[in-house]
This record gives sequence, structure tokens and C-alpha cells, in this order.
Amino acid sequence: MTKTLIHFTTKTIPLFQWQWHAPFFNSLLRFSHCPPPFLSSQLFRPFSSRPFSQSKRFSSRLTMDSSGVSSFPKIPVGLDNVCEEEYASQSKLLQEFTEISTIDKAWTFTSSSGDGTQCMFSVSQPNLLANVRRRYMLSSHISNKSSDSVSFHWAPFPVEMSGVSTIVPSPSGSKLLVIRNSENDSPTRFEIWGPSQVEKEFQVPRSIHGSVYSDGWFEGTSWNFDETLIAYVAEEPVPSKPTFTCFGYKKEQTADKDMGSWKAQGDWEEDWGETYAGKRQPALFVINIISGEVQAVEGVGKSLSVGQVVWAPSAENSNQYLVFVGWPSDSRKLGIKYCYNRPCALYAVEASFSKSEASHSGDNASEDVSVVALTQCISSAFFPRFSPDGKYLVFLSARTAVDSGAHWATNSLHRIDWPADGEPCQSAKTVEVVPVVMCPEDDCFPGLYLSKILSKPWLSDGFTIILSSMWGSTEAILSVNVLSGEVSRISPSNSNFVWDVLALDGDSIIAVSSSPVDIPQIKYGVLVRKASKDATWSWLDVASPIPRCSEKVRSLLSSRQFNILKIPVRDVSENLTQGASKPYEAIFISSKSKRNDVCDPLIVILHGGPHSVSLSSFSKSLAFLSSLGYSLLIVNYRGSLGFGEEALQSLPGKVGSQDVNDVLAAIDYVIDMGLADPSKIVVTGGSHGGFLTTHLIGQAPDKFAAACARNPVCNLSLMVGTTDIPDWCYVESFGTKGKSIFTEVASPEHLTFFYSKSPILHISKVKTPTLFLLGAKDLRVPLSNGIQYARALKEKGSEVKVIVFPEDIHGLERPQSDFESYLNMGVWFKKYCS
Ligand SMILES: CC(=O)N[C@@H](C)C(=O)N[C@@H](C)C(=O)O
Repeated sequence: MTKTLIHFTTKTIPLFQWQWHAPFFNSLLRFSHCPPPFLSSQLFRPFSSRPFSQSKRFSSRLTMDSSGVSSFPKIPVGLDNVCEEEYASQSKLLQEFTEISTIDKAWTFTSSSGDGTQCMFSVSQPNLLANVRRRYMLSSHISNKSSDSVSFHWAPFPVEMSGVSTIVPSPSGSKLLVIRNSENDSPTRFEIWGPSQVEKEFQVPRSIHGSVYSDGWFEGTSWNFDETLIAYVAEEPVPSKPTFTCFGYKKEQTADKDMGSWKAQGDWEEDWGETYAGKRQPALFVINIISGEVQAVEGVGKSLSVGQVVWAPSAENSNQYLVFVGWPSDSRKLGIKYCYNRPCALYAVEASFSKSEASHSGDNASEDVSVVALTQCISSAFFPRFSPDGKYLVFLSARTAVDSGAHWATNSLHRIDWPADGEPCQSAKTVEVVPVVMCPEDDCFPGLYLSKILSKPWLSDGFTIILSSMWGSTEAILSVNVLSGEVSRISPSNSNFVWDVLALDGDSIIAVSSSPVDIPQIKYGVLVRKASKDATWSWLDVASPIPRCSEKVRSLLSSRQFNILKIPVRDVSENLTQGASKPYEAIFISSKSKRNDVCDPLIVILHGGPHSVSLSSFSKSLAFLSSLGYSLLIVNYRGSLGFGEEALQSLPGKVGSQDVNDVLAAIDYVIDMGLADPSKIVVTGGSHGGFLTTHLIGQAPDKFAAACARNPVCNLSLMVGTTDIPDWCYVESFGTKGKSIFTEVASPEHLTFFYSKSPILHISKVKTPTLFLLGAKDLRVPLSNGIQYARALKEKGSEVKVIVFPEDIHGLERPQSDFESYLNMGVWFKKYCS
């Protein structure tokens, strides 16, 4: 992979830079038998926690002693020989953290011999050399289940699933659908696996549809009940484009790429923005696995982007229906990634197909196939799930996000009682099962905050679903009675860990639990007492080969601890809602032992969104930073998910002030508690977290020894004209009013207002050395935002380093980019603060 690395050296202290490149430091370390006395104690600290300031003194002395010969060693651009040492030692450690695998999903199958359950775990691990995530499956047989023990018998080795986009077991568990999207123009492959081999394989050419969606959002793949048909969501086929030959425009269009012709671009088609660049509109298809015939579902038309399709239960002699989510797509498509505020509704459509050649209905939706809108009364409906007996259709809503314009907000859960005759009806009553919580009582249920629901979330009673939902800075497993609306926290209520449900095994739960200092552990939840009012769950530890970590990582983690702090709101005013006046939280990770009463340097970590949350789950990158000898303060400022709707809605209109002050108050809180040294604080965050980082170094210029910003929002007046979510700039700057005044052409007054809310307003005060990590293909906060700010810092002589990842988007999640980001961050912070 190629990368662009721009190191802006400072123009005010050139001597310092030159001293830094002193040529002898490396050789001295290599040839001397004992380290110089002032380095020795530092060198024996783990992972080169030798402060750079000392190294600099040392190297400058050597430079003066040298007889003026300044032969620069051959070190890579952007490094000097001091930080090269640091690079080497930190990269070794980071590699050990990077290798830890992640459990992504699990499926259970009743064993045909009736002696337990088979469980398949989907696990992934970065492959740094290939710069991809390696995905594999590991199976386990679950037996001897009781309330105090369970046995998992693991297959000896996992099996790699290369090139697999989607895996979906059939309802009976006797078949497995494996979909392989191709990366070029070749067909998409559908494989139907039986217990021992591939039973069928179909190739669907690009003329029928493009890649099958496997994005976790539009994605939906559903088997019908007799396991003959599979409904799914795929990119509609590429329309024909004008063709030219050496004689000019060719009237008869062909699909083939023949040699003597070329295709024009045709009209630009809007996509769904960040992470969807170049992706074609999602459309519904059904494959018949007996005949291999693929049919586009008729009647939907191009005015809806569709996703999350499921088969509706069918009554005897009734038609078969599909239920899906539709997002209006005949007007401007604003970015959808992380944006639950896009209106959407549930629809039902009869699964009838033209019997002729498969084709997508496109604009010519068949007149006689009607689409039934099921959720007209509510501005948002998604994640449809039918109960096993087909009586209830349950779905999630983000109506508070849609109605307020905040990109993510508190969810509500709803139910439709599905007609017994199987015929969907427009006027079906929608019941609110779990309402939005405005202001939770202390330590009580804060409302639902979900980014996924299992495809089969039901307990055997047919009316209880199991979910995991953010709860303050943690995530908890909940059971929800969809008839009474009763919500129970069933993961341990005294746990500060994150609990995430992976799959159900009958009435038991396979879950994963982790903390910032504990790698994920598989847990088995057993329902001990069934009485719905006070059902009790017992959580058993499961010995498992995944994930594994090295002895070094294990020992480093065992020396760390974490707490969730409650930070009181400073300056509570009468204008604040009750929910916005309550304490917010920060996760504090530190060493278990304090050396000579000295505080470790502190890294302040800020999530983006702003309506997102940092959870107390295990994070390899944060564990790495913590293991370098830092305390971490991860602030869930007001506006974060998981604390009730009033606290969340207190932020829009006050970004750059309320959130900045919350972070400053959290820092003062740990300083006052004696947990941090005010002279050793650095700050980092991405996106809106980068907005906070750059605001903080401008508004509190003496507070931070160094900063690192990933794809930061630095100038809203520049972002509004270039991002895929200009409406976000309006809502976060103006508050909910921004939703109605949003226009594609920001007025001069609006631009001035955006500027006044932006970190760039404070740039003249900045003194903090700042590292920028930028994705060149970011559509959310385009590169120009970070580059403009970094150039402006450079112009005024501040210390700046910029790394641009040419192939990365907003998340910088490709394995090499993620690795390089955290390595540079570790080295940068060590250089300025240790
Ligand atoms: C809604 C959204 O994408 N906002 C961005 C400015 C942002 O902060 N994104 C978050 C989710 C991130 O961490 O990238």
C-alpha cells in the first residue's frame, strides 16, 4: 500500500529539529555495553517508555561533540533516529494487540442426534500484510446444560472463509447459504451447503444484479419457510450507457465489452454517501434454489431504496409476502452511515414475479403488484422481526432522530399484530412496546439504543425478545416482553462490563462480555427461574480458544484497572432539562499501582458523532495506548447515547461549547481526585471527537502537551459544502431548528455562524503539537477540513505532522491504516508527553 506522509517541520525552531536528527544516537545504543546512567532506569521500563525529552538532551550533546560531520542516517521520511527506536519498540507491542481476534457473530443448530447444540462462531483477525481482515469459522458442540454448568467442545481448528460476503442458515438448520460477491465484473455466487458438501451453486450475472448487500444496514437475506426461496437485497444492475465506436454513437446497445467501442459515463446517480460511494441502489430479488431462477421483486420501483427484507408468515392459501424497509430515494440522498435520522418505513409486497426473463422492475413497476405501507403513523421503522408463530411483527424506530434531526437518538420498540389471514393491511394498529426514555431515574433503564437485533431474538414463550442495548457507558443484555412492554436487564446489573448477545440456544443465551482491561469472554446465560416478573439468569463462564492473547498482553492488562466515573454538570442552569442536568460519565483506565505517588500521563479520548458513545468494552488500540504507561480518560459528554433523550438532545445547537466544557470538567475532576498531573495531558478523537480535540487545543491552549485528530471537523463552513451530511452541520450548529432551515446553498450569514462554531475560530491560540490522521476518500468529513487546519497551524509555526491514507474513507479501519494510526499516535504522545 502506498501512503502519503507529509511532515510539516516547524519554522520557528529549526535548530531543535536539526539536533533531533543527530546521527550518533543509534550507533551509541548499539555499541555501548552499558547505557548512560541517566538513561538506564528508563531503558528498563517496559516498551521504551524513555521520555523523548531526555533523549533529545542526550542527542544534542552528542551533536555538539561531533566534529560537525552531519551525515544523516537513512531513516524513513517522517521519522528521526530517536523516534525510529520508539517506532520499533511500540510497533512490536502494537502487533501483539492487533493479532487478538474478534468474535463477530454466532449461529446455533439443534444437533440431529438430539444430544445438544452445534454452534458456529464467526471470528475475524486483521491480516496486516494483506491489509484485509481474515474471517474464519470455529465450531463448538454445546452439551450438559444445567443452571450451574455447561460444556463446550471445540473443533480443533477454525476454517478460513475467504471471499465470503454473507452466511445464512436455513430455518431448519439443514442448509447453509453462502454468498460470494466478486470484486470485478464477474457474477455473484450463491452456494447452498448441506452437512457435508456443496449441494447447489448458482452464478448470477451482473446483468441481473450487482453485489449482494452485506453492510449490516440495507443487508437482508431471508429463507422462506419451506426453504425453496431466498429473498435478498442486491445492487440493481448497471443501466445501459451510450456506446461509441470509431463511427461515432452506436444505436444498438450491447451489454458486452467489445473491442472496438467504449462506453460513456452517462448521468451521475446519487448514492448514500460515506461507505456507499459508487454503490448502486439496493433492490429486492428472490432466488429459487430448486431451479436457480433469480427474479427481481416487482412493484417497488426506484422511488424506494430497500433493505432488511424478511418473509412474512403465510396462511394456508394466502399469497406469500415480503416485508422490507424502504427509504425514500427519489429526492436528495443524504449520507446514511451512522445516520438513523433518515426517514424509513416498513412495507409489504407480494412475492410475485414475472415468469419471463429475470429483470429488475425499475421505474416500470408492474401495475398489478401493490406495495402496502405498514407503518405510516411513524417516521422511522426498521429491523422487522416476526415472532416464530407469526402472530407479531416487532420493529425498532428512531423517530426521535428523524423528528429532531439528530443523527442518532433514543429508540423505541413497536409491535404490529399480524393479520391471521396473512394479508398485510395498511391500517394495522401499531403498538408502542418500549417508549423513548426522556430522563431515566438514577441507574435505571435509560431507553433503547441498538445498532442490531438478532435475526432470531425470541425465547420459546413466543413473546420475549433478547437484545443488547447501550446503557450509560456499558452495554447490557435485556429481555423485552413484547406484549406487556416489561424490560428487564438480564446481564448482571452490578457489572461495568459490556455484554453483547451473539445467539440464542433455545431459552439460553450465548453472549460475549469484555471490559477495557479484559479481553472478550464467551458467557452462557441460563434462565433459572422462568416466572416473568422475576426471571433470574445465571451466567456461566465458557472456556474457549477465542480470542487469545500473548502472555505479554495478558500481563500488561492484568496491571491495569478501570472505573466508570460520574462527572457532575458544571454550571447547571434553569434552561437545562432535568436529564441534561444529571451527571454524565467517563471511563478511567489506569495502572493498578501508582509509582512513587507520581501520576501516569493522561490521554483524553473523545468519541465522534456526537451522538455515539464510548463503551467499556475491550478495545485493542486503547489497551495498547494504556499499556504504553498512560492513564486514559474516555469522556461520554452530554449528547452521548445511553443516557436518556433529554441529555442527548441538550447538545445540538451547543456544539463547541457544552461538549468542550464537559470534557474540561471531566479533566478537572480527575486532576482534583489526584488521578492526573495537569502538566501531562494529551488529547485525541476522530470526526466530532476531532472537532472537540481541535476546539480544546484552541480554547484551552495551555492544557495539552500534544494532540492527535482523526478526520476532524475543523471548519463547519467548509464542511457544509463538501460533506455527504450537510444537514448535520445545520442541526448540530443551530439545534433542531437547523433541520428546517437546512438548504444546499448556505447563506453568507449561515456560513459566518458555522465558522463561529468551529475550531478554526480559535486557531491563533493553538500551541499544542498536533498529529493529523486523514483519509483521502472520506466523504463524511472530507480531507480538506483537516488539511486546511493543519496548513493554518503550520503557517503560524506550530508543530504539525500529517499522515494521509490515500485509499481510506472516514473510519481509517483498513488494517494497515489502523495500525499506522495508533503507532504514530503512540510515538507522537511519547515524544511530547511521557
Ligand atoms: C454523523 C456523523 O458521521 N458525524 C461525524 C461528524 C462523526 O463524528 N462521525 C463519527 C461517528 C465517527 O466516529 O466517525
